[in-house]
This record gives sequence, C-alpha cells and structure tokens, in this order.
Amino acid sequence: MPELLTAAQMRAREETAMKNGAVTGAALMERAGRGAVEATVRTWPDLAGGGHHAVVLCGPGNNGGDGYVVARRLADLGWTVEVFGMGDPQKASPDARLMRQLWEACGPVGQLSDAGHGTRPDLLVDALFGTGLGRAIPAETVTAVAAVKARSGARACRVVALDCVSGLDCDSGRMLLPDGAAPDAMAADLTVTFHAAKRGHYLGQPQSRSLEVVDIGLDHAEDDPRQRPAPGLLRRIEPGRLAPAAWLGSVLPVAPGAHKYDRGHVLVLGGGCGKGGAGRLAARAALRIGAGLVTLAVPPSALQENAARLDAIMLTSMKGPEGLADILSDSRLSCVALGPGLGVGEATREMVRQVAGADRATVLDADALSSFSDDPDALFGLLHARCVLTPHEGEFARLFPDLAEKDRSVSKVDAAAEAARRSGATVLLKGPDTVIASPDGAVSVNAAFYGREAPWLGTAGAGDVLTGMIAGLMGNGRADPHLAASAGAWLHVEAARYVGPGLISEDLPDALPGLFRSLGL
Ligand SMILES: NC(=O)C1=CN([C@@H]2O[C@H](COP(=O)(O)OP(=O)(O)OC[C@H]3O[C@@H](n4cnc5c(N)ncnc54)[C@H](O)[C@@H]3O)[C@@H](O)[C@H]2O)[C@@H](O)CC1
Ligand SMILES: [K+]
Repeated sequence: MPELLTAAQMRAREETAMKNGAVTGAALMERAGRGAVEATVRTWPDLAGGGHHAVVLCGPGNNGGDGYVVARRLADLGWTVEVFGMGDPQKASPDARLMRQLWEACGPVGQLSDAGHGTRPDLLVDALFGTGLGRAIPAETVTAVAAVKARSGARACRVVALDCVSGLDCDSGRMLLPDGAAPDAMAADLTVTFHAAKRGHYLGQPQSRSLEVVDIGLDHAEDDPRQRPAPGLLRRIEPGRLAPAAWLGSVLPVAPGAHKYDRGHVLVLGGGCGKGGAGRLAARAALRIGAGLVTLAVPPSALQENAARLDAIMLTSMKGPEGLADILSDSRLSCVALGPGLGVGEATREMVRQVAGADRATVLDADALSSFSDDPDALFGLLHARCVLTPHEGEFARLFPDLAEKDRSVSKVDAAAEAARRSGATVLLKGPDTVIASPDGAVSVNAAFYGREAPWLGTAGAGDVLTGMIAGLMGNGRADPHLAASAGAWLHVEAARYVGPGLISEDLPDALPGLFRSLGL
C-alpha cells in the first residue's frame, strides 16, 4: 500500500538524495516539470501536440520553479504560454531562479495582477505554492486564479495543480485560504504530485478531481500491505503493487478445506424489540465477509422479531448483562461486536465491561462508545490491544473532546493516532477519509477520493455493516486489528461502489460475493 508523506518527510527524501550526490535540486525540478507535462497530456490526450494555450501562475518558491519548467516544456511543444510570477526572484532558491531564467529565454514573466487579461486558455497551471506553504495564501493569488478562470467564460478551462492545489496544507488536508475566499476557490481538475502522494491529498475535502503521482527518481520504501505500516508513516489503504486477491487472501478466511470453526465464530449483541436492524446488519456483514458462524444475542422480548428475520445467523436469548457471562463462556467465540442498536446507558456499559474482560477480539461501535461519554477514561481502562473502536466524528468527539473535528488543531491522522494511544485500542475514525490508527503508531487512511467516490455510502446502517465486516475479519484470526479494520474499510467502500447509487445498507453485505468474484478471490 503506498505511503503518504508529510511535507517534512518529502523534504528529507529530497535532501538525502541530494546529499548522496544521487541528484541535484535542479534535476529534480526538471523531472518534476517534465513529469507534470506528461501526466497532463496523458490525462487529456487532446492536449498532445502544439497549438494550445496555457497560463502558468508561478509562486515565489520551488513550486514556482516547477511552473517555469512546465512553461518552457509546453513552449517547446509549440504551445502559446503566458507566465505570471510573484515574489522577488533574487530571494528565490538557486534552482527556482535558474528555472525562471531558462524560461525568460523563451518569454516574459508578467505580474500576477495582470493575469486576468487575454483570451481563454486551454490550460491553467497552478504553480503558486506547494509543500512549503506556512500560512494562508495571499489574496492576490486567489484573485489571479479567479481572473484566469473568468477569461474562460462559461466554458471553464482545465486546471492542473503542481504538487498540490495552492493553499492545501499537505500535512492536514486543510485549505489555508485568505478570509472571504470560497472553499473551492483554488480547485483543480488534476493534481500532479512528485515521488509520492502527500497526506493532505487524502485528508479533508479533496480539492482536485484526480491525482497523479510522477516518479522523479527518488528511492521508494518497500511496502507490503500484508504487514502493519511502519510507525510514523501514513499508509493509503490499497492493494498497491499486490493484486487485491493477494492482499485480501491474507486477510479473508478463504483457506481451502477450512472448517466453519476455523473461520471464526462472531457474537453480535443486538438491540431490543423494534431496535434490532442495526445488530442484524452487523451480523449479516460478519457472515458474508467470511465468519464461519455468527450468533446474534438479543433480549428475550426481541427473539420472535429476530427469529422471523434470520436463517443462517444463529439466535440466542440474553437476559440483559447478567445473561452475557454465560454466552461468553463459550471459548469458540472468537470475536464480539457490540454497540449498534444497544441503547446508551448502564446496561450497555456493563456489557462492554464483560466483553472487554473476556479478552477476545472486540469491535465497539455506536452506543457502546456513547455510553461512556461522561467518563471516557473508564472505557479506556477496560480496553486491550485486540479492541477496535469505530466512531464517527460525533462519537469520537464524545470520547476525545479535545481532539474533536470542530476545534481540531492537529490533523485527522494525528487525532486518531492520539486517540489510539490514549485508549490502547485501534481507532477507526470514519469519513470519506477514514483514518485507522493503532496504539503502536501504525496509521492508515482509506480515502473514497479520486475515482473511488461513494457518496451513497452515507446512508442509515452503513456503519453497522462496517462493524460486522471488521468483526468477521477479526474473528477468523488471520488479521490483526489494524489490518482487519483497514481491509474492512476498503471493502466497505468497494462494496458500495459495486452496488452504486440507490444503495441501502442491506445491499452492502450481499454485494460481497460479487465483489469478491470481481476481485479475483
Ligand atoms: N526541493 C526540491 O528539490 C524539489 C521541490 N519541488 C517543488 O518544490 C515545492 C516546495 O518548494 P518550497 O519549499 O520552496 O515551497 P513552496 O514553493 O510551496 O513555497 C515556499 C515559498 O513561499 C513562501 N510562502 C509560504 N507560504 C506563503 C504564504 N502563505 N504567502 C506568501 N508566501 C508564502 C515561502 O516563504 C517560500 O518563499 C514542492 O511542492 C514541489 O513543487 C519539486 O521541484 C521537486 C524537487
Ligand atoms: K501548486
């Protein structure tokens, strides 16, 4: 699975290569600019060849340096290129200064304030700011981008951003914009980034429709998605260089000749009469993803309702928390999932105490988390390393108020990592950019961006299904909590995409067989 770098990690990679004498900064910049032009033409083949018109906006740093390379390369291809720059060239790095000079042999550099004059370009190149951004971008850059877009009238020109959309904090995914700017003021159609994607590309609201990573000749760390990510590095959940079947084959309980007991026995604690849908969704997902057996335990009053709805899922009666100890005494139960539909209060707290005390793989969601809003430390005191918490932002804020989204001073990655450290459990913080963090520092992100969008996954019960999927994966014992949560989150999005718009949560577990087939499993 590909790693996602912070700005500092990227700088360190570049500096190491330059110190080793493997490459010069100017050569990296040249490769970046050339790679950006190639990726642009690959994305829009109609832009191949000459005769097109580009406007390139160059910032004061090395991102601007990349922009001057792009301008020169496009001119070499026979394009008409207008370049507008900002900042004092004497203060730029030697590499950026060199690239500006090389461009100046081809054409002038105008003032950013003049970028609105002229005819509609075919391409706008945003080379204003990259990984060196330290604060909100200046208003003049937002004005210049708007002015070039306005040249285009109703037929918007294509926008390519070099390294990132200017204003993107490459570590947190936040947009650092001047007051009054629209959130999507700098939005691009394509981002071409260099060497590896940065964290910010996969966090928050994506500002670019697509993302291309181009190689600039730096070394890549070897990464095997079947292993835990190295602490300190953020991994994007994706099979990467492995085929999905090879990756998921290490996680899914599909070993030939396996007995149903080899595939795990998942216990789901379900809600009372009329509140059983969430538990049933989780139970069905656990069974569909491959658990050998799934038992749903419900209060006696809900037995009839559930008996009428279940076949392969076994049903047992549980007379409140007092009845749980007896059920948990079955040593073949390999994973317990609880929370969806359970209700908030002391009964649920007691169930969590007992389940955590049973020292089994455990997934805690929804009401199992919210029941500890008044005393999160009491929950953390119960948890162990085989627990996975699956909060959405609201549930997360109840357990970790100081890390809550609305006044989060750190990135979502750092918030989830701190939550995992504090709770001693793997924390899966939901969203289109789902972050999974474990107490040992392993962090992964599953982003439904860049062609993996599944907005229809925001539907009632989808979280209950995710709980069941992770429980099913943990129950068979082949995946540790981090890998099970990662694979569960990935499959959850893939299943939603497999079904498409119109999806309801009931569809998700039932999409798994077809999805598995399509993935070659
Ligand atoms: N270092 C290298 O060897 C390479 C760097 N590359 C490019 O270089 C970029 C990073 O370059 P830099 O570190 O120079 O960073 P940037 O080009 O992102 O910007 C840094 C410059 O902008 C100024 N600045 C930052 N925030 C500002 C704000 N809000 N308002 C006004 N000025 C602001 C800084 O003082 C500095 O002059 C990458 O994103 C990538 O595009 C690539 O060419 C690949 C090789
Ligand atoms: K940029």
